[in-house]
Amino acid sequence: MKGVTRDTLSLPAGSLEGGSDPELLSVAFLGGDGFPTHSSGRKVYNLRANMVQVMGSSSGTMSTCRTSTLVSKVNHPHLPMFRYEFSFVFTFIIALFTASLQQYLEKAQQAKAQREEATVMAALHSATQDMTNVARGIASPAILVVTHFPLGSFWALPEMFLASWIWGMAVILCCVFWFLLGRRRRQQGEPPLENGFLPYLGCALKFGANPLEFLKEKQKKHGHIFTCHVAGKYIHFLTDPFSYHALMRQGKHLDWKKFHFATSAKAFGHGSIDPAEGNTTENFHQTFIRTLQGNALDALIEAMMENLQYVMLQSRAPKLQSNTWVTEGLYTFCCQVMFESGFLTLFGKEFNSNNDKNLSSKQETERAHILNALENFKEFDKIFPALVAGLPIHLFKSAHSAREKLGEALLHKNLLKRDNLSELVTLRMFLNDTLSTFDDMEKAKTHVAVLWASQANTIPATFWTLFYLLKSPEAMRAATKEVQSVLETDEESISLDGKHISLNRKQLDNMPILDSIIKEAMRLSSASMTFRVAKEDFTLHLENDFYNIRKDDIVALYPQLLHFDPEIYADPLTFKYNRFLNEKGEEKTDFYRNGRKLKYYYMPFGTGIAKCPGRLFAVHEIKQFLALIFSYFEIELVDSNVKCPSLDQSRAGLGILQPSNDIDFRYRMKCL
Ligand code: HEM
Repeated sequence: MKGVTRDTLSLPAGSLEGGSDPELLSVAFLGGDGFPTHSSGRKVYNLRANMVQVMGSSSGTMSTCRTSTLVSKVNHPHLPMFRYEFSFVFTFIIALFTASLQQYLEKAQQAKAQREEATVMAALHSATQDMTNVARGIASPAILVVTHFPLGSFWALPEMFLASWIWGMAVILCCVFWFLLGRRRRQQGEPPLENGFLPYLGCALKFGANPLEFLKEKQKKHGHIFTCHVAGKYIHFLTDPFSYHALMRQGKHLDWKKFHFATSAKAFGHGSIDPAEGNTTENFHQTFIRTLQGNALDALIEAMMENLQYVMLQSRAPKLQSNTWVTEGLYTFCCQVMFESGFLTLFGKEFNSNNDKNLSSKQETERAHILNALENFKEFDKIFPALVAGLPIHLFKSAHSAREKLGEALLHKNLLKRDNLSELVTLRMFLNDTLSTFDDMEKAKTHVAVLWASQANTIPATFWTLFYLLKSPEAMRAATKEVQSVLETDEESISLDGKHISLNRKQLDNMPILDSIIKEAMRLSSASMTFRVAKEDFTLHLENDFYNIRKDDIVALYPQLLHFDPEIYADPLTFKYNRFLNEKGEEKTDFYRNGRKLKYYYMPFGTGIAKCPGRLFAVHEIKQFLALIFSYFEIELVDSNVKCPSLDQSRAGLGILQPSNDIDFRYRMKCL
């Protein structure tokens, strides 16, 4: 679906899966019993950052080798089979081989330093043993994976040592060929080129490990534009914010849809939504603008206000009784409240009438269904970066099943049983039925894409906003005061007698302090990326230079560079709640670099034609969430000195980053 996936797509290639432990990397080649097996008994698993472990179970030996090349994040508990991922295996082999060589040299050097001939011999002998183990460890899964051929008997032969070396040499030869013939060469007029050392992956692993640091380093080396080879693609990064405008102006040479279409189909599993391919004639971008902005936004805000209060108060009533503190993870809380309310707002409610006698039991069933959908959403979302990087979903069994279940819940026949569907979903159902040739499941999957787009960034953005507020008493005071004053001006009384607070769009628009707080929280946590694909060879004219770009290359912006630029934002890593307010307390729009006013200084929602169509709704939802929290609850961190969690980089390029760990907080109802 056009752009339902972000056009802020990172290519964290090698970033096979996100997860809770940012350090843990796990890659394996599975046999039928769930562990990597081979008749030689080799097993390969558990890669930690910068570390590769190769374990030979039959001999009981284990060698652990350092490598700086394998730095991707793979946190999946179930180790998938990469039988068809030749490129990955190829890289893996090289990494292991490099690692073993490095270890060999280190050991030899150590021994030499001691100047003891005997030790040298012993060290070399032991290192040779290690290399043998490594090489065998490499070759076994490689053969298993690439050929899927039962070569067990071969490995049982004493010649296995020799065979491992033959494999190693073959790999090295391939690398040499690739190095000589397969690498792209920079041509005249093209930006400086970074090919990276790995065939196919290029700089992907380094980029995926920490895009911001990687890009800063390359910017220092090459200047404001350079090309990186990342997972088979050539990406021209523009790092000078004064050039962003030039990129937007040259839209006729650049395509922003193709990439979205392909990625959406890949990640969500529907057929191509590119009208050129004939499955549908829907203009998705128009549908989104029409149903998420303008008059449609008022209805969304109204529904969200009601649903947030239902989820925060009614559905949590058992927890909130007796005025005692409830302790929870802040991310878990934001996730549940925003997902449940957002789901109800877009996809309506299951039950029909408020007078229904069994209303409360129906509400409970409905709630269970939505929480179940949330679990499926989380399971699927975990591997989203891997899908964007191009891995097939079949490698991730539980995520695949989660996506299918989400699809089933959003089948048209099920949606038709729900009340208060949003205009967005109603129109999309109509257009699916009239303009597309999709089957029922494919139609449902286009709704899964909408669900993902509406939640995946909003949840972490809500978390960061509330977290920074809890850490900054000054910001909390200013925000609470602003909300109170808007509610008082409109004589809105806060009570628990079932009458809900209502804040309409106009009231919410009149909250510049909350606006500034949300912007600042997103500036600190957003790592979106804007992509455009070259439709043909053309010359990219920037402010003072021009560069030749080849057809199918990607031109990309990485706004986090801008958001963390100390020239634009003084003390960029510090949360300043009033950073986006001017002296009059209104929205600040003048930001400077090198004394020049910037047009582009804040871009968590992307920019240009493909800018997020849901951005207004997103900011309103977060404001509503905060206004209700301030109105109904007392809230504090369990440990007021808790450190700010780090950003989980596995999602870099895809939007707002999640925290790498949850933070405990407590809340209780105010005595109203
Ligand atoms: C804090 C929350 C959000 C952030 C940071 C965010 C960010 C983004 C970004 C960066 C893009 C890609 C823009 C580009 O290509 O330049 C995007 C696209 C999109 N977003 Fe959001 N978004 C958020 C919330 C929402 C919500 C709440 C909705 C819907 C209810 C939504 C719906 C969409 C859709 C449908 C697209 C694809 C648009 C297209 O390509 O036609 N987003 N979003």
